[in-house]
Amino acid sequence: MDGRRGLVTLLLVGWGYAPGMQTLEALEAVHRADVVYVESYTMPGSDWLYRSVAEAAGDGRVVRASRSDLEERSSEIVSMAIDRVVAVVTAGDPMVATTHSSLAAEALEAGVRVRYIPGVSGVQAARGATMLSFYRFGGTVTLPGPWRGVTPLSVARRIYLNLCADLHTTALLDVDDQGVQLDPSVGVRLLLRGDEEYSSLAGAPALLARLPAILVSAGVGGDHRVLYWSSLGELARAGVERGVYSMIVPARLSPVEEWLLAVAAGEQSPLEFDRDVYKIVGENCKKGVYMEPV
Ligand SMILES: C[S@@+](CC[C@H](N)C(=O)[O-])C[C@H]1O[C@@H](n2cnc3c(N)ncnc32)[C@H](O)[C@@H]1O
Repeated sequence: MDGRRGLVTLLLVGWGYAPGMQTLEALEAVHRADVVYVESYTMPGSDWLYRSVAEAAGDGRVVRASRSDLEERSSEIVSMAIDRVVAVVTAGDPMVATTHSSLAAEALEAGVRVRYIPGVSGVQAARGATMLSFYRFGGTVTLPGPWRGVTPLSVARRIYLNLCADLHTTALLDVDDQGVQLDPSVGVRLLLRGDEEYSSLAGAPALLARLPAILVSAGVGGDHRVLYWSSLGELARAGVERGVYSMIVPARLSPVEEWLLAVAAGEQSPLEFDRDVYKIVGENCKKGVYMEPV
């Protein structure tokens, strides 16, 4: 084996989801690297990122990287890491809801050592801000934007499957090529269309519009925004203030969760919602309605 192999390094660095959330490890990685790529395309509203990294690096080693730099031309970055320390910096955590594991796989295959430096994840902070039980989150989905030209049948099914396991669903919201996040109400309207199509194929009534919905935007200094609607149908019709959101479709909430969620949302009373819908979904789960992929 080449003597340098195993020493050369690709660093996948998490820069946190907001300024001020950088770990000492992340700062040290950026100082140590010969070249620093900064990608903003996986995180909406991350215009601050490039400047923050450039200020920390303090010289001209910082380069902006587009999606095609990291996905289509990834071999150029991997080749560079054969004789230099290359850092790829991401807002939030680089391994949460990104495609950077494929860059890591390509580097490992080329004999380049990969180091993962975790960052403060916006997705995890969003879940935390709702105060719902960490153990009750099931598979995560992304609500696609209309620009993808797809109707999200599999997202609807995943929400039902999570409900069958009595688990909450975290739905991330798509980001377009300009780094703009999908409007939550538009995403939910498309989801409900996906539910109509999916449910008719599964031979069951479409029920997602009756489930409650929580929108959450994790902020800084404990200033998180938690908003809830008694139904996804209502959220589809609502206008939502700008922000970077994730959506949570809760399974049946425990009394403690109902109370904590109300506190997190700054509301006087717990979320009102249609409790019967959980019963109907539960009966469908027992009949195996959601088992067949469509
Ligand atoms: C493609 S994912 C990348 C996540 C990132 N790697 C991380 O660790 O947070 C981007 C999505 O995560 C969610 N997200 C990121 N930051 C958030 C925040 N501060 N509050 C709520 N949701 C957030 C949003 O749904 C956003 O569209």
